[in-house]
Amino acid sequence: MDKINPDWAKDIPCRNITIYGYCKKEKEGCPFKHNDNGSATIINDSSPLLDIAEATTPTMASVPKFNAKVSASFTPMTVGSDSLATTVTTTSAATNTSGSTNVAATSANSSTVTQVANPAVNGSLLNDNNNSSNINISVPTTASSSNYDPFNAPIFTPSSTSSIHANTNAPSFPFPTIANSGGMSISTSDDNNNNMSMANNVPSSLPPSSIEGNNLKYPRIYPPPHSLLQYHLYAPEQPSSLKSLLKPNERSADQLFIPNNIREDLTKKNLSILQVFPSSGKVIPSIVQDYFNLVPLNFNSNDFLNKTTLFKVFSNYDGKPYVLKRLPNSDKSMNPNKISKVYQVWSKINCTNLIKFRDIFQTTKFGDLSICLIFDYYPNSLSLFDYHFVNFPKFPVTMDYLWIYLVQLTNVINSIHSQNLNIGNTLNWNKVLLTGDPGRIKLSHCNFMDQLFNDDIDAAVSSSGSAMERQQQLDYRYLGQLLFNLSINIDNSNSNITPREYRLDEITPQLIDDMRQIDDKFKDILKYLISDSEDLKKNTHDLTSHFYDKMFMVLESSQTYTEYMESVLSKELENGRLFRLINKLNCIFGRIESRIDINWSESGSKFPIVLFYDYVFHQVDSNGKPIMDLTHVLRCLNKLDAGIQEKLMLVTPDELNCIIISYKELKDLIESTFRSITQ
Ligand SMILES: Nc1ncnc2c1ncn2[C@@H]1O[C@H](COP(=O)(O)OP(=O)(O)OP(=O)(O)O)[C@@H](O)[C@H]1O
Repeated sequence: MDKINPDWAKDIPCRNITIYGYCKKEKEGCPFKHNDNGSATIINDSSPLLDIAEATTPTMASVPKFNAKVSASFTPMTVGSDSLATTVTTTSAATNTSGSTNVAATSANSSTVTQVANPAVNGSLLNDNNNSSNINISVPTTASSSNYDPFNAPIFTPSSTSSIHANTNAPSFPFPTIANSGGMSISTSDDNNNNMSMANNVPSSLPPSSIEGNNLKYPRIYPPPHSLLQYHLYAPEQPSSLKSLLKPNERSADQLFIPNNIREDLTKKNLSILQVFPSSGKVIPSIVQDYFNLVPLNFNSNDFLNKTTLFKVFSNYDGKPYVLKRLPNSDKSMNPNKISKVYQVWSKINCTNLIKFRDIFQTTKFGDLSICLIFDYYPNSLSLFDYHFVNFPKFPVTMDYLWIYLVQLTNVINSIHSQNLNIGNTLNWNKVLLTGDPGRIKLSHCNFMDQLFNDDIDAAVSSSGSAMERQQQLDYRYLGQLLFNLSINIDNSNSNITPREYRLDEITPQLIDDMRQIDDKFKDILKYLISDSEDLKKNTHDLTSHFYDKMFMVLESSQTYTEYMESVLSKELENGRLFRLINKLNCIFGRIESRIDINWSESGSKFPIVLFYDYVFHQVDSNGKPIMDLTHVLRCLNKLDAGIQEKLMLVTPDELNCIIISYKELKDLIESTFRSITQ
């Protein structure tokens, strides 16, 4: 110590502080600088940081030594707690000549800042560490907490969804207190205390929760918005003015792939399928029978657990998503035979316009004895009511929609009646779901309840004669009511007026005649459906005779749509294959070990791969300007994958050597190289 010149040392941060956070010799006269007061220090070349050994030998200061412990490249940064952002720049003579290392960080406490400050980097070490290029490490200067919080990190928060985060006082997710939940309890220490909401399923204005006072914070969206796919990041379609500039042989990227709207729609559906609810398992069980990952679909009710609830679930049996409909508080004395009878009868019906019923069981997982019904899941499907009158953008009801719905619902009635069953009052605009284009609908639910809670289930499901017939006749009237309600509210689907739902007994032939927005033929059908005359026995044969010509229209539109989708599908057909091929190429190309492998040199056997890679991806024009030609890439890769005999000439960049090789030979070469590295 006595060798140290105090004048020289007083400006140099003490190494003990850097390494241990304190200096035990500070009070005993350690001459180095101790009082940084937490502020970051900007140190330049003139104040090299030395290790103890060097510090004791001032003459060695001119020979700075690289020390991994204090090097910016090796030292993990601790982001300062509340101080303002300060920049620490590290530059050394060596880095000035062969590159530079810049670390921009938020202010850290003195111990962390000083240890990253100014590592003296020896030129030879720099090369040894492959640090000859520029390295910039920047930590967002706005971060003020040592724990990175992805939910609040502005860099990841898309502006379109930031409002979800913005209101920290927004009411949290309204689950009720569960007094009678049979052992279930809501813990205030739920693992997620970030404001989140279910992306697709929760209406924007939720009623205030009765348990808000308990500071319960349920996730309001999952996955969190910053991890949602940002659809706007995809290239929009080119404007037609630019498209017209294309030469006849040229295509824009959007012409080669699936149209944006279909891709976006399918991606959103996938997102809904994969959505999970980060439940602690206390309110919503994590596993129910063979089903797991329960995500509530309709939880805009305060009395969530005492009402019929719908969940999206995954089956442990086949891994597919399903909908679990829970009927709470079922009768403990309910005969299991009754449940299995309902299943046997209803699961037999296969109709494209009826959501398939898959399973039924009883469970106590919700704290009561619930009956659970399992149906196929159709992501992002909306009820007709929501589709035409609630959701934005609203799709106005048109005559085409009315005809297409009539045809499809007649199909459901036909399938169900042919099994000697009836639908019941679930044939309404809330239970008919629109699952896709063009106007594809499915009835989500039939009157299972009546049969489950009916004492004489056998009689109910197999009643022949008048009882079932009456019920079936009523189904036609429910169909008439549904179509009447849609027709009479045609104008409301263009405005903000809440549509009025008419009861069966309110619908009169006069009201039907008064509607100006629908054609006469449709009015006749409505009158036929609504009529409750004892003499008129309705059946599907009779009904369809009123609109058989419209069935051709539906068939036409459905076939046209199928053909269009097939053509879209064929555009994407090669993607998987090409992706695998590009993966293979990238796995073998550019590996570090190949740089010293003689086989990859100009005279080596693998050299054609290097040239082919450049030929496919790194084309340049006669002036050396890079050319991006996607069709060239696709054509070459397709030929390579097919392994055709066509030959191509691969030229070295200096144009002194060329190789003539066929795609077949290239394919074999790539295959064997890939196999050799995967073995
Ligand atoms: N099989 C399904 N696939 C996808 N989504 C569905 C399915 N069934 C229902 N949904 C969605 O859930 C919403 C609510 O459905 P539904 O009206 O049947 O439930 P509910 O409100 O519990 O009914 P209720 O209490 O009247 O029996 C529907 O509008 C639809 O968006």
